[in-house]
Amino acid sequence: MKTLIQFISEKQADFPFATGEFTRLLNDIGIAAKLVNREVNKAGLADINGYFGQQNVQGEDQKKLDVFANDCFLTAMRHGGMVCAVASEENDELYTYDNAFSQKGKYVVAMDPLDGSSNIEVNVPIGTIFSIYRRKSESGPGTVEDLLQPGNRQIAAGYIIYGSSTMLVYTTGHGVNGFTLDPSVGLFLLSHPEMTIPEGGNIYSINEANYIYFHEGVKQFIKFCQQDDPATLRPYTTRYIGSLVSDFHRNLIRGGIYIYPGTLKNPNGKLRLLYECNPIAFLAEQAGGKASTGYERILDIQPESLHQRVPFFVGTRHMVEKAEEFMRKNA
Ligand SMILES: O=P(O)(O)OC[C@H]1O[C@](O)(COP(=O)(O)O)[C@@H](O)[C@@H]1O
Ligand SMILES: [Mg+2]
Ligand SMILES: [Mg+2]
Repeated sequence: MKTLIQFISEKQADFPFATGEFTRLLNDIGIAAKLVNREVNKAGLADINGYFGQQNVQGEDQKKLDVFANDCFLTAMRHGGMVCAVASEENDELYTYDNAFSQKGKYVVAMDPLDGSSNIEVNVPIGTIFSIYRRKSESGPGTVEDLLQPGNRQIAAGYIIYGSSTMLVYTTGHGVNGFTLDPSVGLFLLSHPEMTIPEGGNIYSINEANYIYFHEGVKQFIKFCQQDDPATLRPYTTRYIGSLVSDFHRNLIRGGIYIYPGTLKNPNGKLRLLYECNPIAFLAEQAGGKASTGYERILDIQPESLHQRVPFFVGTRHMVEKAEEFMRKNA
């Protein structure tokens, strides 16, 4: 089986001006993922469950594992020297490196170090999400402008899922590939080449507890999913894990749609454009699926701030298009 680094080195041929720096960056991300994986696996034993005692810019109480994961990725990318700035869910401001080595780095990263934090203590799969861009600024510490690029400028995106097995799934705009961590050798091995979202999906994934605040278009799409019509695999079934990475990963393999809509209470929904929606949208499109706000393509949105939220509809193409149809009809 091919290792992650063997695979990337091989794919480097796809990029005429490749210098190996991107390979090193993905390797740095892989190293941090293994460290986080080790803590996640023994979460019940190590003093890593529970709250850290601080709030992040979103007003969420940070979990110890949120902070641990954040430190792991920031440190691994510092040592690698390929990255000059990071936008992280766990840092209010842009994180820049003060060492000259990193300031020469030509990449910037947006990341959700620990996704699905509400599931940490209950042993439900959680993840890490990352999105990589080339910097726009010349040199020195990276800038906010370097991060506020539309998602269609991403050069790579991916996630790590810490579940029954630990996987790293990523794209560089040449399809989607998945690697499973073999703990006995500590290597990510190519286990899911050229992943595509099945067209015949029949899963819808949304937190229906918010139903009364849903937009009429969302309510009508849910009704559509629940109608009896075997010819179109309906009624669909519903699954909601409450970790974006896990809900998306399931739909990537089985087919389906995940929705975190804007509501009457939160018109922009909950999920963050830079380090949740853009990377997952890039993967979805590269796997033959679709991602939108219900109206607009996620990857074409011009970001305005590091932690901005957007409504998110992602998954099997025809299911997202059907949901968009209901949104437009009820706009
Ligand atoms: O509990 P809710 O409102 O359904 O929200 C669940 C969503 O929130 C998230 O946990 C937000 O991500 P974080 O855990 O990284 O803050 C998503 O993973 C998940 O899909
Ligand atoms: Mg998240
Ligand atoms: Mg998070």
